[in-house]
Amino acid sequence: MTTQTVEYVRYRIPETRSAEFLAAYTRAAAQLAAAPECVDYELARCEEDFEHFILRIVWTSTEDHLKGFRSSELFPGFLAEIRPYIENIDEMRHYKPTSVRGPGAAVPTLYGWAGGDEAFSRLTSAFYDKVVKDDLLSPLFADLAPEHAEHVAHWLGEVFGGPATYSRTQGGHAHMVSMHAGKHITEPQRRRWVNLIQDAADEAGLPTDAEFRSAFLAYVEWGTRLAVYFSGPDAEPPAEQPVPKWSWGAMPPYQG
Ligand code: HEM
Repeated sequence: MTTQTVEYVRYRIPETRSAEFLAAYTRAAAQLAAAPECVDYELARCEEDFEHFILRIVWTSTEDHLKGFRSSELFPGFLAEIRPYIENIDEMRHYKPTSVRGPGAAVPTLYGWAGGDEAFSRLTSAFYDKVVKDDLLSPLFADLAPEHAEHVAHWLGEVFGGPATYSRTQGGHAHMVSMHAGKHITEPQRRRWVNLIQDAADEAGLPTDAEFRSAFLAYVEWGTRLAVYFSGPDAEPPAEQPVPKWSWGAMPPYQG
């Protein structure tokens, strides 16, 4: 379970003081932005009742907030800004996030953007057609099972936000990673894998927009580097972890 904690501070600020309150918090936010104990923060104002504000701060842990930030050299500057409003606080407490959390559907998944199961099947089928003819990769895949391409399509679909077909039918992250054990994948082989899957993405008609392709490639870089590590002699056995979920990263989908 995460050690992160969410602090909520609820304020009731008379309308006449709201402008100076917001200005004070704008200055105080500089101390939060500089604090290594602070993950992120947001001050929201109630739409139905303008006098209500809620400050939400995610801290790396409650202890980091109380013992770290409050003893740090940033705290006096923060406190000086917000001290005039302490008497307006209705609630100030830490909350532990539960497992009930997740994204909504406002932003499409990479899986959906790519075209779903059919797109990933086209991708891996084009990819392994190339792999078996490739001078560097074909020796690794000499005993390629006919269902391999489909399994990798299910894996990729799940990583990019589609149904959990790989986990349900094959196993979780540890199972997938263990398929690379002892293969001694070299850096030139990894690079070739990266190049061929991009060629296959073109051939299979996956979207070519900058946002999709940069997120796709980010996962491919990450995944292939893990495959190299877990195929090598120094690999620790993989821990049982959930299948990674890849999202858009810094650039959300362009919906013009
Ligand atoms: C993002 C990167 C990668 C992904 C998502 C991936 C995915 C997978 C999956 C899902 C399997 C298991 C298939 C099954 O359950 O039947 C597998 C096996 C395998 N992968 Fe990867 N892989 C990646 C990188 C690599 C790289 C870089 C290489 C080599 C250059 C490689 C070589 C292999 C081999 C040789 C197997 C075993 C095939 C067999 O004998 O059935 N993989 N991979």
